[in-house]
Amino acid sequence: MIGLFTAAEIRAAEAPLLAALPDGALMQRAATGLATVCLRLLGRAHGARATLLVGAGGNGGDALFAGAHLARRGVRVTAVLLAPDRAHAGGRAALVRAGGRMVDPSAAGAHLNRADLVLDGIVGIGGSGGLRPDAVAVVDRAAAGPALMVAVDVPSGVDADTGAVAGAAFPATHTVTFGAVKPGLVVGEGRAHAGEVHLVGIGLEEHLPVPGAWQLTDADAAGRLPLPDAGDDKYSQGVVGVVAGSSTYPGAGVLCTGAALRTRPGLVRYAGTAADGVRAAWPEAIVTDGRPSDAGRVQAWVVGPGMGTDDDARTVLAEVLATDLPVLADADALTLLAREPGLVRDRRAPTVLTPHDGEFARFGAEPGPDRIGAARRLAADLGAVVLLKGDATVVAAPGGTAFVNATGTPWLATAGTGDVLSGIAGALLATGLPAAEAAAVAAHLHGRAGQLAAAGGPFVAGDLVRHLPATINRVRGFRPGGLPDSEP
Ligand SMILES: NC(=O)C1=CN([C@@H]2O[C@H](COP(=O)(O)OP(=O)(O)OC[C@H]3O[C@@H](n4cnc5c(N)ncnc54)[C@H](OP(=O)(O)O)[C@@H]3O)[C@@H](O)[C@H]2O)[C@@H](O)CC1
Ligand SMILES: Nc1ncnc2c1ncn2[C@@H]1O[C@H](COP(=O)(O)OP(=O)(O)O)[C@@H](O)[C@H]1O
Ligand SMILES: [K+]
Repeated sequence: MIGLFTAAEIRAAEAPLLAALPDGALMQRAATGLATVCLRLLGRAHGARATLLVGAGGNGGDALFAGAHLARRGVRVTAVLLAPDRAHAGGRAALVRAGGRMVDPSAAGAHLNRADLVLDGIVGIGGSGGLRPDAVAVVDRAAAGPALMVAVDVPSGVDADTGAVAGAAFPATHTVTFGAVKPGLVVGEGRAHAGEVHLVGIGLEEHLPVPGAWQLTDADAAGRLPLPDAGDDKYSQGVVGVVAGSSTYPGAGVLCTGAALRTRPGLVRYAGTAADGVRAAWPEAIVTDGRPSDAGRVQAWVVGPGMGTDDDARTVLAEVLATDLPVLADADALTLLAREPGLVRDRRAPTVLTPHDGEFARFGAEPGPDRIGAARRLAADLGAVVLLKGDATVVAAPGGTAFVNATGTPWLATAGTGDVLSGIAGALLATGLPAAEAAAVAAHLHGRAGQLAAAGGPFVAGDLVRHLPATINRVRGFRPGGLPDSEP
């Protein structure tokens, strides 16, 4: 798993190193790593032009020392000093020694127009708020030019802890971050501003605490998807119950049931008024048009997508929540629960709620720019896992542990993909995974399935279901190949 660390955690981890190492050693490590990534991105040194945007703090120091490395390799480097008197003295001297130049912001335009690479060293983890007006002017000019936009540590103007952008921020194509990945690079508006994130180690690892937030890798997801073995039968893989869709709108039931089957094809039971549609689409499912209690035994329930919000729906929801089984509540179930949150608070078994922003707001407040914080607050309030959907879906457990999803594609913004996510997560809950992990792995698989489906062009939610088996294979690292011979 990739830990996500706040600015305060990074600073605390840096402190013993700063005390133990010679002056400036940590910054040299950062600058050397930064220059190495820049050279790789540029693909050449001689003849290339780099413009550094340099603020008054350590972030500007990193940019200046990295600029000196680049200049020594033959790159034509110009530093735009936003606060000429306060820019890092050692960094300035190093750049001049290496043959780089320094200019005022008033002279930045011509350099930015011709730059192959712009390095944003305006502000890093020491910043607060959006960019200041003098910085906005040079950043706008840089963004209008043709250069690769590389942020140092954090895109200036992005809150490193939350990803919030109050006003303007540097729109990076790449961010080279030091010591550890910060949450603000992978969630909220910060995610889009950071572009591709490159982590440069500076020796902090052993000083970092256990993080409060994580990103899963394919290997992490694969490790939570056990293969069936010789001792398994259709019941032992985890039986999931689905209450979704309605006679008028069977689609949600069909998608949710299909996603559960395609994720963990042991046994899926369906109960609800979309029974005919589900039966026709998925003969493998065991279907009843009765109540959840008529469906037979399950190990987890998914309830809500497309089931309506009338009295019958409320009764069915209450029946499912009254069980001592894990329950995933989505869509219409969330609308009902926002009116009656006690139905969740009173549960002892795990509950996972999967709101998009509109559904989240029904519980009292919009998510706002700090999406991890918002998900954590609702999770703590309701005593449930909250999966807040978005381009970077966030999962928060009631105790505060959070996951930020690293996979996905904007092509997922199409009707019904949320129903698919619910089915995947329900199937994983039924295997006995802890609820927050089941939700995080589901978001990971859902995003990967979206990426795989999008490789073939625009897709709809049903295509996502069809891509799930290949997605799971890829996440596990299996590639198509020949079957072994049956002869020894
Ligand atoms: N410690 C180390 O040895 C290591 C540190 N490292 C590097 O140092 C960085 C931290 O350095 P830091 O603490 O000096 O803070 P930093 O991010 O440069 O910001 C302070 C400056 O920003 C300004 N400013 C603030 N808000 C602003 C805004 N909205 N818009 C515009 N400007 C704004 C603020 O202005 P002031 O308020 O003083 O006027 C001040 O000038 C870290 O991210 C990493 O890159 C690495 O090399 C590893 C070793
Ligand atoms: N811009 C985006 N980038 C990546 N994923 C997205 C984006 N927009 C939506 N998604 C994902 O698509 C799914 C949409 O779910 P939801 O809003 O519940 O749709 P529906 O109710 O139609 O099924 C969520 O998993 C969400 O994270
Ligand atoms: K920066």
